[in-house]
Amino acid sequence: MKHAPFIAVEGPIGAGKTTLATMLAAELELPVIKEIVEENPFLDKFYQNMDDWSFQLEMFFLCNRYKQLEDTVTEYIVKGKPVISDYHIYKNLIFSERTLKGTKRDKYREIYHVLTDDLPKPDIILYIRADLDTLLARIAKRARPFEEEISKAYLQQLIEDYDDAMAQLAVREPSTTIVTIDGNKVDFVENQEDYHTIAAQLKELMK
Ligand SMILES: Nc1ncnc2c1ncn2[C@@H]1O[C@H](COP(=O)(O)OP(=O)(O)O)[C@@H](O)[C@H]1O
Ligand SMILES: Nc1nc2c(ncn2[C@H]2C[C@H](O)[C@@H](COP(=O)(O)O)O2)c(=O)[nH]1
Repeated sequence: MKHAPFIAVEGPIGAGKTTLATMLAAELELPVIKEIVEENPFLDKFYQNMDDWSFQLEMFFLCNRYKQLEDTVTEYIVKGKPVISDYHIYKNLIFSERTLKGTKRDKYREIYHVLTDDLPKPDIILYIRADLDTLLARIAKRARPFEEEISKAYLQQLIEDYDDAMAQLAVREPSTTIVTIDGNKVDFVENQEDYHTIAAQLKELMK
């Protein structure tokens, strides 16, 4: 790779993004950017009533991620330093296209593009796919009270939305390398060999 890579770990809720990004950052001595979850004042309300709270929630995520991405650019990317993030800013659109409707969706889409179109996109995406049962088990393991409200239908829809989004990104951003990890079979937490295979693949891509 000609320049220091900007790496993102992606996948639906509970796939293991933060876990994998943290493990890789520790091993490769990379700064890690993690999304703001616990401090989000709208998540709890959103899971109780999606129609009422989706716009506030999506805007909160967008503003936070925009700020983090701006900081990532100035602190790392323009200085030629590699960095790993536990999300891709495109995640905003994956969720908002599902949770928003009508004019709010149109307005949000426009704001998203105004804010993000000129910002750097990741060079490498590690995309963790996992099926509904795996995600439900991991969400339960994480035990965030507000996530008890997540419906199976919503989660299943997000799994499909993620697959579609990654396929679209592969076409629209051909300079981005997408590595798909089968999160049902590959267990980078319990199985050292699985983890080392992913780490070795990433090191190779970073050369
Ligand atoms: N491969 C795995 N095997 C077992 N548990 C996992 C695995 N990946 C993640 N976990 C656990 O599942 C939960 C969700 O992982 P997390 O990294 O927070 O997911 P995400 O950031 O994608 O939402 C955490 O409790 C984490 O320890
Ligand atoms: N509606 C949205 N929800 C989002 C978004 N980003 C994250 N989330 C939710 C999903 C989880 O409950 C929690 C943490 O996300 P992880 O993917 O790290 O598990 O926040 C979003 O953009 N819109």
